[in-house]
Amino acid sequence: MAVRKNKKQVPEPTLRRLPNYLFFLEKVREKGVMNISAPSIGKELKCDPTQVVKDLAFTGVKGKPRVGYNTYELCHALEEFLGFNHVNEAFLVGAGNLGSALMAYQEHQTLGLKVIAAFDVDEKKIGQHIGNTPVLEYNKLFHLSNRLDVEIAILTTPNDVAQEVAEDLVNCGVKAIWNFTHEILDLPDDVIIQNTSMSSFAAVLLQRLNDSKK
Ligand SMILES: NC(=O)c1ccc[n+]([C@@H]2O[C@H](COP(=O)([O-])OP(=O)(O)OC[C@H]3O[C@@H](n4cnc5c(N)ncnc54)[C@H](O)[C@@H]3O)[C@@H](O)[C@H]2O)c1
Repeated sequence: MAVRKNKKQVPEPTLRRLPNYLFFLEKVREKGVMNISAPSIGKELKCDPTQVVKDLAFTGVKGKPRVGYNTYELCHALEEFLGFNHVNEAFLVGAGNLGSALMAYQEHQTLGLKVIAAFDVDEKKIGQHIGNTPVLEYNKLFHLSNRLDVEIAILTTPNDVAQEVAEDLVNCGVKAIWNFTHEILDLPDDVIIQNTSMSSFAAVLLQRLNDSKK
């Protein structure tokens, strides 16, 4: 997985950990806990407390000596920092098995990402709704992107058309692509590409399991 470019220059491992802090702190906050220390957070998330302090410093919130972090303040700061409290509209291209599952996963909305339209070339899928989201004819992408200022796209087409579709998306004003295909996209440097592959995680899982048996 790689974020090619990040304006805030926050290290990618930190960016990947920040949602975990938020999910944990939300649970803590729900239990009515007002303050929590970096070592307590680290213990729960199996992370070094020094790393916790470094990571959370990116939100601008600092813990107080012997008191720790205010959970309400920190949750709010994390949501704000991650952009989870704003809705960022996204297109999805390729409403097949994976695309449909992602669309049906409405929790994306709480992650600041909302798929407002999906595009496909399969006539059987065009006109359907997945959740509340319509699946539109692929060519409508070009008309719709003129009217809507959508900068994010989720790419779940077959691999062999991914590059072509990604180029179309960029021509339609998309600036960030969450690429679930296995295609290594070749796009202008200013386009942000987030590659996500279950196979990579599966490879690590299987290798670690095998290692543990040696
Ligand atoms: N990242 C991961 O971990 C992961 C996991 C599973 C699948 N994948 C990849 O995700 C992609 C989709 O997999 P799937 O199982 O959902 O496939 P699928 O065949 O079920 O879905 C693909 C969809 O894309 C549509 N499509 C085909 N050509 C198109 C085009 N030119 N423009 C728009 N839509 C087009 C098809 O009609 C179909 O609805 C594949 O590239 C696959 O390799 C990735």
